[in-house]
Amino acid sequence: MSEMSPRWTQDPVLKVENLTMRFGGLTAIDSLSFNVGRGDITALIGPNGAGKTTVFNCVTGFYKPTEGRISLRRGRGVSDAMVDELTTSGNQFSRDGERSVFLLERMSDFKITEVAGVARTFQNIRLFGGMTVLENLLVAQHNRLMAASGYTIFGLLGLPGYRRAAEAAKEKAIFWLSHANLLDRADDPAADLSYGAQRRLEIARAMCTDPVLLCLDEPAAGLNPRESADLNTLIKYIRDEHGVSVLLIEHDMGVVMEISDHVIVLDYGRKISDGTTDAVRSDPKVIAAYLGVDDTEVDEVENDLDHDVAPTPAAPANAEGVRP
Ligand SMILES: Nc1ncnc2c1ncn2[C@@H]1O[C@H](COP(=O)(O)OP(=O)(O)OP(=O)(O)O)[C@@H](O)[C@H]1O
Repeated sequence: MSEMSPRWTQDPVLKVENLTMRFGGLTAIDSLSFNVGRGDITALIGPNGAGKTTVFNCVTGFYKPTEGRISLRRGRGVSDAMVDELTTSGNQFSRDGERSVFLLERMSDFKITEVAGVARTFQNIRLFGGMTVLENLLVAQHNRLMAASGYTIFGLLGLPGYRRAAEAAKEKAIFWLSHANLLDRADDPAADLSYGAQRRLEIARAMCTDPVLLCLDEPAAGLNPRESADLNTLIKYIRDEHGVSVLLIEHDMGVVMEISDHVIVLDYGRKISDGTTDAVRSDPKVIAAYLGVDDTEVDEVENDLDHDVAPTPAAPANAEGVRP
């Protein structure tokens, strides 16, 4: 990727503009703007309470933003003019041949998943624990199956379209089970899986909805190093072989620095850094935020870094990734 024209400026799949989210008197997100490049793994990082989950909740329709525009752009080369036209039209989405734009702040969470193609996982795993691993993946495709049935009993019983859709749903479930390394656990209750396996199952379930953008909320939380390595392999596979763009919140800096193409850093609801992993990990503002020092002390931190860390600028700002 050329340093001069990163994908996130050239061809964003998601553009968040001037996003503000207030809860009563608390401004959790303050006029935040950032892009997610098509086909990139983008990490949203920042200390606890920085606003990462709130951003996710706005993008996926769990919260209605107080202000701001969130455009999802399917197909290469969607112009800002097309997004502006949609904004003034008052509609939720528009299509121009292969290209379409969705204004997510105008859509329900259900439509954001089903129509715009944004899938997510949660900080606290939300699987159907009593259902088998396979059933969890079939349930994820329920809406598509019902549409294929024409929402009628005759459709369910006899329409060839429904039979084909049911077959395709099974194939897709098995495909993602095998790529999540869970095929041998297909018939076990989801609750019996290890924590790491449950995280991979959540991702497999999200992939069964054929997203263009996959949002992962702390996918590496609580994983051991082996599980974390398996997770990295799965996320990179999704980007490399399926061209799906990934937006993730993650505290584990090992994971962030290994798999991300682009990192956005939040602190107190504002963006303090935005760039490649190399640019962000040597940014004094990021180091200061993670160390919990005052803005006025950034120069001091920078000076310290010049003395202490300059010989190895590639060292992560905080290898453990968790604010002290
Ligand atoms: N529904 C809500 N009502 C009131 N305040 C909220 C709500 N959701 C989030 N907040 C507040 O917004 C701020 C940002 O919270 P958020 O959970 O987005 O941060 P975060 O960066 O995801 O933190 P963490 O890393 O701890 O998960 C916090 O001060 C939080 O208390």
